[in-house]
Amino acid sequence: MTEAPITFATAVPNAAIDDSPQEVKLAARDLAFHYGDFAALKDINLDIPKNKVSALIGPSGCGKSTLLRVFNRIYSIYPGQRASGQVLLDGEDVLDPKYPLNKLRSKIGMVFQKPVPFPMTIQDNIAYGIGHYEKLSKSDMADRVEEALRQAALWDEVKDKLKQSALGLSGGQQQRLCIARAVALKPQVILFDEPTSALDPIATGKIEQLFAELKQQFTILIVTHNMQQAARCSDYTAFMYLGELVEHGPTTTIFTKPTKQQTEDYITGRFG
Ligand SMILES: Nc1ncnc2c1ncn2[C@@H]1O[C@H](COP(=O)(O)OP(=O)(O)OP(=O)(O)O)[C@@H](O)[C@H]1O
Repeated sequence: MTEAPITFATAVPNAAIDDSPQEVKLAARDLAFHYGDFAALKDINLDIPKNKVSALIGPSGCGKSTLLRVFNRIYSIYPGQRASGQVLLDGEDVLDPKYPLNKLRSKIGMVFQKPVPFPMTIQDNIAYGIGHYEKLSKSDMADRVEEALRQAALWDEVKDKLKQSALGLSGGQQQRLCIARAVALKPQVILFDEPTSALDPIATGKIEQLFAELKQQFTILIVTHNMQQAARCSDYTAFMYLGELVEHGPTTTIFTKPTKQQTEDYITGRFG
């Protein structure tokens, strides 16, 4: 389905303009990234505010997913991929090889485009990850599973079938299960890579509603190719083009008064 281009008049973000200084949770400093010889990210400097929803937008291939993958260092398992510069989480550089990967995984969670539940029960999908980090009694684990499913707005739909396979859930439910799996580990930041692009509009709406609640507890960063989604759900928007960060600011400003011509061209559908 082709989305109608967004216009200044139709951009109605969920937040009023808030230019007040925000506490920075995650930041990129002079960040560059290479796939072999190809420079996919160039000199990125970006502050992600705490307990807000930030959206990364830009045309296909501009580096949105790459930036997300650098934020949690997933790339480091692939030879030939390398980052330079810093990614600061509460001021600590998570790209420093001395920063432990398991600490990073516990602080920054990720939800992918395609929901991939483990081939096990709904309950075990959530308990499995928790078990890697904490030893909980059976009843504490049951409480944690329930809490996570409630946070992902899935509890009411699955409370009577926790012991059934997660593979029997619908696509939208599977994605909320993956969100429950991420929140169950109590991370501080959750990265979402096009989390609704495989879902129908109703399932998409449920996940979009979740962001407003999840940000009370987590810092949220979403990659989306859907500008309406960025306008609806995010407090801050960053526009990327050809591996560079062109403009970043409150979503209302980016969609109504962008300062760069490239941003304006993109959000009005003139390219991309
Ligand atoms: N594994 C890889 N090896 C080489 N180049 C890659 C690899 N992954 C991505 N790229 C290139 O890096 C650039 C950025 O890709 P990336 O997937 O981050 O873009 P994107 O903005 O998320 O795009 P889309 O919206 O289409 O998902 C593109 O030019 C892409 O071809």
